[in-house]
Amino acid sequence: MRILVATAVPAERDAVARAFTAAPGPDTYDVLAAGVGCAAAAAATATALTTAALTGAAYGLVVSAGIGGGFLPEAPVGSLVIADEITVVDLGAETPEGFVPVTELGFGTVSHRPPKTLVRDIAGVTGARTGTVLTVSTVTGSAERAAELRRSHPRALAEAMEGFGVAEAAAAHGVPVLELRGVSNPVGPRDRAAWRIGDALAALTEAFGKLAPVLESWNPHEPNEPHEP
Ligand SMILES: O=C(O)c1cccc(C(=O)CC[C@H]2O[C@@H](n3cnc4c(=O)[nH]cnc43)[C@H](O)[C@@H]2O)c1
Repeated sequence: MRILVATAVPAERDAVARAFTAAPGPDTYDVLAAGVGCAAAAAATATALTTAALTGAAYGLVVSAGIGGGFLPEAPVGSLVIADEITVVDLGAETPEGFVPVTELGFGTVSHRPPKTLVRDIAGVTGARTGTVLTVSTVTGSAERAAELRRSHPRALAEAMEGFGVAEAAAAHGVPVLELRGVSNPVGPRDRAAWRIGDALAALTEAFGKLAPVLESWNPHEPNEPHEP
């Protein structure tokens, strides 16, 4: 199977690629530094998927991967999170009654669900925590915003800036999607100097190094079971 991994920046791309030089498997990976943010991620992922399809070498799986913020205490710095739901947080309208997602306005989608059995099996081999990964346009920088996000998304374990864009591109091509994040910082008051990017990238490399047997035994045609609410 051909697998497309979309990261934001070259350091994340290289961390993922290191796993395949250490432990090559039967699958073929293309790892892309697609840019920071949902729009860049969607554009680059869609371009790669279209190019591959047109050249008769379509991808069977897309993975959004990189570092991310973790909600404490469930996702501490250095831990790994796999999304069973990829949710964009601010696609909607502000109303007198509060934020209303586009889906309640009759448009589009705000969440994508990765294949349930694949998520379960990857969590099993990597030790990743499983939950919602939020896609934000603005990195959370206060305890108040972190608490607000947890109130509106109680299953959220992490936030990052690209997952939903990658998932939208994958969905447009009918290709399943995953999101894997190495946690570099807690979601909360901004302290950029304290981000542990090296630890998060190392968690990512280690995780990708363990994926081969799980992906080999995964049946991509298996219907996706509904997740628990
Ligand atoms: O400076 C570096 O060496 C470096 C290496 C790898 C990645 C970076 C980034 O700054 C990537 C930005 C990327 O990180 C995600 N991210 C990380 N923490 C958060 C967060 O708390 N909230 C939202 N996003 C986060 C995000 O996906 C960005 O694309 C630097």
